[in-house]
Amino acid sequence: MALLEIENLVVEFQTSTGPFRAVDGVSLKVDAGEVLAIVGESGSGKSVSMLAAMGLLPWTAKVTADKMVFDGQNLLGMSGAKRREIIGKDMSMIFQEPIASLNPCFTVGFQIEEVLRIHLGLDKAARRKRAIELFQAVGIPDPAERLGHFPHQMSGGQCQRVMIAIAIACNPKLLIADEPTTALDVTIQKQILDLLMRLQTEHRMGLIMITHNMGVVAETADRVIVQYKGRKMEEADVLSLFEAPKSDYTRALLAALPDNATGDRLPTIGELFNPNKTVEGAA
Ligand SMILES: Nc1ncnc2c1ncn2[C@@H]1O[C@H](COP(=O)(O)OP(=O)(O)OP(=O)(O)O)[C@@H](O)[C@H]1O
Repeated sequence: MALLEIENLVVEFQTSTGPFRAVDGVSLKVDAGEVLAIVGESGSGKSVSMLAAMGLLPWTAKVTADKMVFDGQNLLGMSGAKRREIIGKDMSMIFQEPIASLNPCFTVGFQIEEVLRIHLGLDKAARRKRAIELFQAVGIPDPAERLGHFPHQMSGGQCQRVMIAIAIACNPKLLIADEPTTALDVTIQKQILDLLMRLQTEHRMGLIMITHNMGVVAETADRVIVQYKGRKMEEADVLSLFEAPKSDYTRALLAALPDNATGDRLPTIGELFNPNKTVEGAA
């Protein structure tokens, strides 16, 4: 049984100009211990699909699906209270902007200890001990002292480590990482990716890696879903995707990688992919 299984997910936003379909019939599965990458350019509905699974979209979003099951539990029609027991505990998410994702009014120690209090019911001493262990696990130096810092006192990379510590605090079965390195500088990006992959292996977590970066896909994923304008263009294991991409859009994404540049400048995806042409391999 898959850890997360979604069939025919549709997300429509009510906007001032009428309904806007951000996700259009996406299906996916991820197993325990598996790394699934969802790749596609900005606006392709990667984040919205996963926010729908987490139940974190605003009221303006209408979410429908034929199936949305996590760890044997039907997420469709589940009460808010039941969902909040799962979210942040068994299924958690790391967001693109680490500093903006933390609450500026509370110390990072308070924020991680709240998760431990709410989901695991740990007492004060146990929370503190576990928070220190978690900061150590994600490579934050002087963890006991750092717990007393506010987000603005830490760098972007440190804040992302705090977000990761919060996300893994309850040993989730599934971690969704939404462009976890986008806001960080290049040297820190590699460290954060290595950290995520180490934690994923150690805890045998299912991991959904949302990214627009094919390099990240190649380094991390077992399986890949390529999304474009809210639709799934292709799904394949990582080797097949790079060696024999089936859809024109995937070929365009790969051809736009710096390593594949043949002239003075990189071609844009818009130059390489004509959405009006029939797309092979679409699901
Ligand atoms: N609350 C909202 N109301 C209306 N439209 C929205 C809302 N949230 C997202 N969208 C739209 O849904 C589409 C998909 O957005 P989404 O954030 O999932 O893209 P993405 O593929 O994750 O891209 P990025 O990498 O830039 O985050 C976009 O066109 C976005 O503008």
